[in-house]
Amino acid sequence: MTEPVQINASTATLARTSVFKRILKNPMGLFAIAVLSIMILVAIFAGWIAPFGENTANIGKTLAGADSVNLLGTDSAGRDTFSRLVFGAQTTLLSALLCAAVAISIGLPAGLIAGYYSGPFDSAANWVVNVLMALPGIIVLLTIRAAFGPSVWISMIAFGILISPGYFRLTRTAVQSVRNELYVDAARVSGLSDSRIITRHIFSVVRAPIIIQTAIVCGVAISIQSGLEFLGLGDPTVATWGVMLSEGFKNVYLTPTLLLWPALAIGLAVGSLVLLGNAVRDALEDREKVTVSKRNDPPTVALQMQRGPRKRTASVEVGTEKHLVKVSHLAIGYPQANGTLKPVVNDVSFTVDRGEVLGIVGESGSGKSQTAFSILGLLPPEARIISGSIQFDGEYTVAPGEDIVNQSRLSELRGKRISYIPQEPMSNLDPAYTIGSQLVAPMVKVLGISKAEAKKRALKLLSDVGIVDPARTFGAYPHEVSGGMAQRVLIAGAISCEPDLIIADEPTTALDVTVQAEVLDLIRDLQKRLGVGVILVTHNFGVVADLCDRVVVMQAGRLVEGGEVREILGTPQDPYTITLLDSMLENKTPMTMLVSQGGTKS
Ligand SMILES: Nc1ncnc2c1ncn2[C@@H]1O[C@H](COP(=O)(O)OP(=O)(O)OP(=O)(O)O)[C@@H](O)[C@H]1O
Repeated sequence: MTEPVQINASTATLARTSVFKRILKNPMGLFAIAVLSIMILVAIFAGWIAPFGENTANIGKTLAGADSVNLLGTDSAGRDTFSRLVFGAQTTLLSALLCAAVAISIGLPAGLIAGYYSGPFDSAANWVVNVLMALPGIIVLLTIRAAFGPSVWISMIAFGILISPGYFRLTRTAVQSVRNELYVDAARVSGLSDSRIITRHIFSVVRAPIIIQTAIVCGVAISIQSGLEFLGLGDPTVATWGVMLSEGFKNVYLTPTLLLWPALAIGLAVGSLVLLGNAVRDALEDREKVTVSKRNDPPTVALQMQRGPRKRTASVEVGTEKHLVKVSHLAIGYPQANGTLKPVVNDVSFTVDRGEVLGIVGESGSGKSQTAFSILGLLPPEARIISGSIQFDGEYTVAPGEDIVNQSRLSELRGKRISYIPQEPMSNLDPAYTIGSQLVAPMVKVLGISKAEAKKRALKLLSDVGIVDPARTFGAYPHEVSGGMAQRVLIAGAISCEPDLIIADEPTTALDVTVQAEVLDLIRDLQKRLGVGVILVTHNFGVVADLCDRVVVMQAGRLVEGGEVREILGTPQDPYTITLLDSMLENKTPMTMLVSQGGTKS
């Protein structure tokens, strides 16, 4: 039995409506786009639109009123106000864009790296940002003007540097809020490189705030630039709206319209940019969490595949090659405030072979997940390997003496030879992309197949894991399917790479009881069919009895017992194993009667 697809029609329609259309439906957005489009067109075609050059003077006709030759009159040097306004649009808008481009090109990458990696780069970047923010902007701009002359371009580059901390902080905060999301971990498990995770999964989160911020920044840049020029600090030979404003102010009593036109242009440009920023924000909020449904380069999640010959490096320990995974005397710890390491896994050893299911069982906090994550290389950065080693197919991923997992070795294995079925299926799918695109993109990238072929394979995989209507699920977003279905999707992704090892961390815990049995059946069937090794992390001996060949029992970070499941279930030796087994309800007499003699519930 599979779960029905829960498609919310209104949300699905909403998802397909592009952000741009939603902005156009908003009167504020429509007004802003119309005004800015006209200004941009005017700026692009300034040479054709303006009847005179920006500095063409007619000294016989100064401070003249509007007529058929000079549509908006002339200034004190006899230059055509309309022509200067048109050329002013070019310089003013371009310099605002230059300012935003400088700020983005500094703040965005720095914020992405600092937010994603933290550590020394984050500390250093924060220090620089604090210094930049402490600088008095106007004084810096005045100093730069004094040093380099009244160039609008240099002023805007300097202003871009000064406001780059805004982009840095915005990006860093957004990245930090998603960097520990399970779907980012899942992408890591799938073998994606950091740069790809950042560009696909992380950047999509900051893209919208960056667009909004850029609209506002362009408005602020125009205001600052005009303000400086109004104070007479601009280049009088370059027609900008600020220079025109300054000129108009000097002659405000003689020709007030000289002040009016540039002021109107500045007001309209700044106002439209702010309105555009608000309209984009509203459009994105309305669209809820769903972003564009069609992408040329769709994303990836936990689902990676690889075909072709696998790279095998020389075995490093004689006699271990037959084991798919060998964990030897592994101890993991976390640094404490007093400088010591608190061990959370201690002297753990086990092996897993191809075609074998090993259960790691224990109560919450016993170290099961830490052990599994050390094999996947997904321990938090602060975790330290205190001792021991881990080998995969005879190759060390944690060599004796190393205190962290070797990520470069694991990145070649994750998503290709080792796959992962997580505990919370929903959190492991990126809500911004359809299930289909999350299955197809990795196949295209790793298998080198066409999109059409990848789609065919994805539909087959979805059908293999028991999804009744693969085509519908393929086009659905994660929020449109049930938890059980999402888990099937992740299992489809995990087996799609034809891995040698699947690590399943409490794969049924987040699921409805009726769905749990189906998912366990599915894992068992697939494991038998594909002959892969499975490490199943669970706190439930029932699941172990159902699925596993061998089991290791963990308590407080240590292995207390291990062996064939039948043996352990039949003759448990350790008191902790006996307690765990006693906690299983199956085939047990309830300690208290659930139904009283009289037939009423107690
Ligand atoms: N980032 C961390 N910093 C410090 N201690 C941690 C960290 N992550 C986990 N631990 C500790 O490691 C121990 C083992 O955690 P682990 O997640 O492996 O337990 P578990 O057996 O998988 O439990 P559960 O079933 O609840 O996930 C716990 O005591 C936990 O507090």
